[in-house]
Amino acid sequence: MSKAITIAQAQRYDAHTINDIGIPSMVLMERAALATFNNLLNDDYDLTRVVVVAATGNNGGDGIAVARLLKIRGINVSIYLLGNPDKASEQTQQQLKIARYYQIPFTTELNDVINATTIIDAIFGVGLSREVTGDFAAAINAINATDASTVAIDVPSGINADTGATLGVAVVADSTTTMAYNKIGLLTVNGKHHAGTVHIADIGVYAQDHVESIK
Ligand SMILES: NC(=O)C1=CN([C@@H]2O[C@H](COP(=O)(O)OP(=O)(O)OC[C@H]3O[C@@H](n4cnc5c(N)ncnc54)[C@H](O)[C@@H]3O)[C@@H](O)[C@H]2O)[C@H](O)CC1
Ligand SMILES: [K+]
Repeated sequence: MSKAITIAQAQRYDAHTINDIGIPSMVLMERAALATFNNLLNDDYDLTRVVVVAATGNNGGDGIAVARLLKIRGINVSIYLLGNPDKASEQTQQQLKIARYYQIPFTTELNDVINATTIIDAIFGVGLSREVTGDFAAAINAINATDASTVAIDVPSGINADTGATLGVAVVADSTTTMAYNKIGLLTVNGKHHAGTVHIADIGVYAQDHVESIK
């Protein structure tokens, strides 16, 4: 059984890697996006019409970077953005700038989400801090109502990564690419149900500054 960590540990390891070791957050974000992208290709999803549903935190930034990687491969991808882009994190603002350079279409039509063949859930990761409501809840309900495949980034949105509890409403994903280590909440019955197959991505963030030897 591989190591599983808490939200606080994930945030501490991220901050240590960025602030003490000096690996820029954008490098970690790019590695997170590449890992998600590679799992998408390896897991053989129908990429005929891909929609990335993103909010404006770094989970959203991961998703917008995945959209760019798909676009460069000539895959039909659009972004359904939740929240106010002016309030986006610094990294996500940067990813939005890059996405605009590659002329990735942004849609505001929930129907585009419903008609996708594969949906990337980049709404909330370990930063989820309260009940999901409003447009966020409507998007998650639309995601769960489709027969599209759903791939979650880091944590299926709406799930508390410590307890596995559903905060109002949560994405039911076919698979989840979670960063660095599994999360203890994804080992619970409800967490497992929402996460689907969990892929753990090595993005250069380690508990003891190195990759523990694979036993
Ligand atoms: N930190 C790093 O170097 C890396 C992080 N990765 C990814 O980043 C997310 C964590 O990002 P963060 O910005 O802390 O939060 P989220 O994107 O998970 O949450 C978004 C944002 O939304 C607000 N919020 C919280 N709960 C709600 C709610 N119920 N309704 C509306 N809005 C809500 C809150 O302001 C949050 O900040 C992590 O999961 C990874 O995906 C990289 O993968 C690696 C490097
Ligand atoms: K997510």
